[in-house]
Amino acid sequence: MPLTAIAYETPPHSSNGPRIASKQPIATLTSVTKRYGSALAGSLALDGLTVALHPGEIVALLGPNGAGKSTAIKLLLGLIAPTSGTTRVFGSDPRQAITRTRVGAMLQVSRITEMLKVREHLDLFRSYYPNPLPIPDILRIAQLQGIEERLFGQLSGGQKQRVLFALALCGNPDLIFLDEPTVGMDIEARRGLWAEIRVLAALGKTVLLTTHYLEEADALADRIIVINKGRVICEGTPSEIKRNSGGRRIRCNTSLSVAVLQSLDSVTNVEQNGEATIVTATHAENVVREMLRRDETLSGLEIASPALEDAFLALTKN
Ligand SMILES: Nc1ncnc2c1ncn2[C@@H]1O[C@H](COP(=O)(O)OP(=O)(O)OP(=O)(O)O)[C@@H](O)[C@H]1O
Repeated sequence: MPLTAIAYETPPHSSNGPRIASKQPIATLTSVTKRYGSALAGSLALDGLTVALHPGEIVALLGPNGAGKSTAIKLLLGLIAPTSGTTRVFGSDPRQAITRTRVGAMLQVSRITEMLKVREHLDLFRSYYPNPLPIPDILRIAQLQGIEERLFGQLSGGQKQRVLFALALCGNPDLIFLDEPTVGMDIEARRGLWAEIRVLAALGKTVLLTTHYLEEADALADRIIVINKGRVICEGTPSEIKRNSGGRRIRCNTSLSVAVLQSLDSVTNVEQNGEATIVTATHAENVVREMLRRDETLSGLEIASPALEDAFLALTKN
């Protein structure tokens, strides 16, 4: 169900509660299982998923198609109930209206009427919330200045995405879910929205985003949670994820033989590329130290982390 439908059908009624101390998670899924359909024939979308979101952090939920990302967001939005396990948002069950005043969402399928002006959509959404964000703030954060009097239907794809982003901000939420927020945007527009998302985090908001653009997770997220088949595969900062999933690449010119390099602790691969030797290792520093000790002529040393894309493929290949 699109966010717009949530907002139109069940406008929230209660006022914002006190902010929760910063070390406490503000949203959690604990050992959550979600099965669609019957126990025998249905599909298991989440299989004991545990996730916690803390104030002010940007978390990227990554996973291949069908991993369970949208299901996790729908559970946190209270749109569906878990089959087992617990979901909590601001200390309450997210299916209770009380949490909705503090939550905003931009979902993949959002249908809003093309016949209203941008400003009219913003006014409508703001009217659902007790403490909405002032219009100038919304226009500034979502970079909508100058197009607020245009009909939604007359906007470009990227501008429509920014309006949907703006609608997710209308209630001045503390927790924002962005499901594939930059899909269909060109790289310049995408970078613009990244900057806007960073502004939200700087204001102390928590952002959970899903994305298929790994560059986006790398550029934006404080923490990445990789899920596959409804389970957490790996969790950490972008650089931790890259480091832990196959190691770093050491490139150099060395007289050491491939056989010697392969025998070193933590080396997972050795390749010869013209004059250069490329060694992949999970503990690159130890390997470099050992190589320098054994080869005084070693030169042209470079150490690189794998791209997040390589790490992601390695993590989710099974
Ligand atoms: N309403 C539904 N009824 C039945 N099965 C569903 C339903 N929604 C999702 N599923 C199944 O649950 C699993 C997880 O789906 P989900 O949409 O959460 O994955 P996702 O990681 O968001 O995928 P994508 O990246 O393709 O959007 C998939 O196998 C999917 O087919």
